[in-house]
Amino acid sequence: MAAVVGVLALQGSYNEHMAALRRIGAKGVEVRKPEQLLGLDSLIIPGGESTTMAKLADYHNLFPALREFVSAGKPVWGTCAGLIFLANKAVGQKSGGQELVGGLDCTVHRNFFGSQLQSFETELPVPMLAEKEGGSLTCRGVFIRAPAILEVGPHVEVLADCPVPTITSGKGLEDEVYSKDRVIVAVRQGDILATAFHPELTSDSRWHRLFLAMDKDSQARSLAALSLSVSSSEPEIVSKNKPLDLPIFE
Ligand SMILES: NC(=O)CC[C@H](N)C(=O)O
Repeated sequence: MAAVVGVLALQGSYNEHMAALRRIGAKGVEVRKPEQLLGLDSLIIPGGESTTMAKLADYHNLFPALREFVSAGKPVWGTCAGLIFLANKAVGQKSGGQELVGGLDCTVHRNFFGSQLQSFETELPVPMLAEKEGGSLTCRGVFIRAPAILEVGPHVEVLADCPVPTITSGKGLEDEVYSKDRVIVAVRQGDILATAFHPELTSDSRWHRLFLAMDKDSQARSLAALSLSVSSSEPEIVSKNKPLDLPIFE
């Protein structure tokens, strides 16, 4: 039986996450209303524009259900704006701030790497991803007006960091923030995964596979807690040669 993953579909790159899930034989379900979270075991919060996404989430009364989902310990992966959503604290916000879902013990800077024009791609060393999912020791990091994580709590595992580009480095606003050489761009805290970049825009499926493995582990734990036997069904892996259904960077 294929895994079913919820994808918050208010705004941003949710179609790309749905396509990335299809490429590895998992089923994505678009989530726009609180009741659509019921019965789901895991959720991806995509990148986009976090203020707009927060306004839409508020309009649909999604915040309480999203917080409940996270605090129930169900696997949640935030990419870019999704990472901002999951952070306990965000800086660099528009005046008045914005509502966050929270749960991830970190401070995130919303537009750390600058404006849309300072978007960039880089090869990121990701030893944990290579260890768990095989393949290259690096992954392609697509950073689009990207946030960065400035501080993490003691239970947060840092999965990737990245040098601060010189264009950002030393740039005024919050001196102690920009004086760092490197910033954190991928973390895991228990069943929460967060990346400041966009794996769904690349052909590297390892982040989505890692998230599915988290989902599977969490379901196995729930079943074990209920003293039920766990089925060994694996999600069907679709051939790598399958034509891609949305444009991505190869
Ligand atoms: N690509 C992205 O998701 C960018 C997020 C953006 N920095 C924000 O504040 O929402």
